[in-house]
Amino acid sequence: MTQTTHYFKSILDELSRAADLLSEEQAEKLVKQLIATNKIFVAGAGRSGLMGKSFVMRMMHMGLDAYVVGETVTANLEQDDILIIASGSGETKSLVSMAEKAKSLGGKVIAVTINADSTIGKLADQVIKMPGSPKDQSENAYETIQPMGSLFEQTLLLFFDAVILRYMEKKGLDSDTMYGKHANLE
Ligand SMILES: O=C([C@H](O)CO)[C@H](O)[C@H](O)COP(=O)(O)O
Repeated sequence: MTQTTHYFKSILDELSRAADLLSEEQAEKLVKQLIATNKIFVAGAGRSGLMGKSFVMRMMHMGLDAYVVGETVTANLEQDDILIIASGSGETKSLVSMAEKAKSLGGKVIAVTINADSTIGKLADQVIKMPGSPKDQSENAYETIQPMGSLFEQTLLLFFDAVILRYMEKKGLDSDTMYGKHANLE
């Protein structure tokens, strides 16, 4: 086994441990909200934002009215729409302002974060707690061999993909129906 392959397996072990720490109840609540809500917005900065984008893409494939905040073509948030903020630290400044704005418009904020006690966690109507180490690892005891927020960002991607599978199960969707909505001008 090469060193890189060894690292790959260590990352998988970390992700496997992370799965055991996720809350089924919080995940199920999110799926129910996706079913009940009119419009869904997802925001995140940097790599956390990239994971959010991939979630929005799949929601679009499932026929949901979902948007990436900050993209050029995005709808307006209205009363009772949901804003999902993916932030490991829960302290990213632009996202704090966004949470405040969404709440002032009557939206519901869902924070997906490591830190429920963060500014965004406290502003949120609902927190989905992720395990892992935030960008600033100095005050976090969670063990990972990975740098910065990598474990959080990977956990986010897999969590969102698991939520997609649960939604598909509930709605009887499959890959074929979803490919029907996939970009065909690629
Ligand atoms: O891009 C990021 C960085 O590479 C950390 O691993 C972060 O996702 C970005 O800085 C946003 O941070 P959080 O809001 O704390 O997730």
